[in-house]
Amino acid sequence: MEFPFDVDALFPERITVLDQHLRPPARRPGTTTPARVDLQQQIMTIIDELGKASAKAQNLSAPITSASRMQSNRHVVYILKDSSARPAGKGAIIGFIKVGYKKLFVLDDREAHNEVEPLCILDFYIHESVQRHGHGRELFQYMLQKERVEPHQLAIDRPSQKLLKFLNKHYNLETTVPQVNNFVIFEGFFAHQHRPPAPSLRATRHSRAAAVDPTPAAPARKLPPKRAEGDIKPYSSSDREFLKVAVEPPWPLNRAPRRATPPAHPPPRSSSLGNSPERGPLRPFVPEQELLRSLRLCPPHPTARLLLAADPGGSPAQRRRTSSLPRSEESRY
Ligand SMILES: CC(=O)SCCNC(=O)CCNC(=O)[C@H](O)C(C)(C)COP(=O)(O)OP(=O)(O)OC[C@H]1O[C@@H](n2cnc3c(N)ncnc32)[C@H](O)[C@@H]1OP(=O)(O)O
Repeated sequence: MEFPFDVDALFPERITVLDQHLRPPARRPGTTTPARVDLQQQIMTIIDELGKASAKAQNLSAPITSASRMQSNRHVVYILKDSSARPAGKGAIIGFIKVGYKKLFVLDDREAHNEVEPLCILDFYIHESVQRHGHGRELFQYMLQKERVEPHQLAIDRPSQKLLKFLNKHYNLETTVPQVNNFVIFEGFFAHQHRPPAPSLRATRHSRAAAVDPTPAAPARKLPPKRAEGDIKPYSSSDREFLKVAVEPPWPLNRAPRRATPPAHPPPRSSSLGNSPERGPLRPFVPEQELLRSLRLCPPHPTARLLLAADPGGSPAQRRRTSSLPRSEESRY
């Protein structure tokens, strides 16, 4: 990925680490130093372009990585440059990985809820022209060392199939612990965790939720002391949440009823990867017909009653206004 400015001079090291301040790294001695504000503008351009390319590669409707999102979050981005390719002496960018700590509520293999704050893989992209050349591994490995985490301690925000294969190949991560949110965690995540006593068979989901373990080993960060259950929001926000058009209620209101038999057309899923959520179209959480039925059951407001009396079917224009997205986009959510 090339830019109209000197990427090689901007990023002296092969891998550059940037936080929310997007501070330009110190330049090599002897290189001319443009105004700091210009350098930061160049960094912002690189992050914006990488974010757009990553979104395109993942078929997302909007980038989840941008300079402005970096500035408003405590995320860290690792950028890999290719100094060997110096078209017109300017260097090129190969890709990036974005990570950040997030407070999550994750289920362990006994379906008990755990409040944890693991390092999460939020976005990861290697330019199409050099994928499968080992650059992803180089970047990932560097990030693991810098962040001092083991691969099984990570939570991954809606991994793509390519990323799942990557994790399987390079880090032997295969068996996932099923979750109700968009994050994927792997076997071993809870490995050194202090386990609460097994809940009795009669324990309800409600009482199991109270068995939040305050001292998980996976997160590198210390968690606050155990809170009363009422203080805990039982959902975990993904960085990709803003891509949804519908406002989904928090867990457990968004849970689909458990099926005794598999649905007629289960979503495509790799059998070796368990039941973890998969990147793919986010589906509406209430079937349209069900929503319409429940709306019909609501007693109409007096003004609405007047309008309904005047136009019982509602005008086509009104009906159209309920959906402003093109069909293709609409079907992804
Ligand atoms: C939380 C998230 O960020 S999810 C989004 C992840 N990003 C994407 O899906 C964007 C598109 N893909 C990419 O940018 C890259 O393929 C990455 C970042 C997933 C991996 O980077 P790469 O430099 O290609 O990885 P690297 O060369 O180190 O490892 C290659 C391995 O990754 C996996 N992989 C990479 N590309 C593919 C692919 N097209 N199909 C299947 N597996 C793939 C395979 O396991 C591959 O090994 P193989 O070639 O022996 O089959």
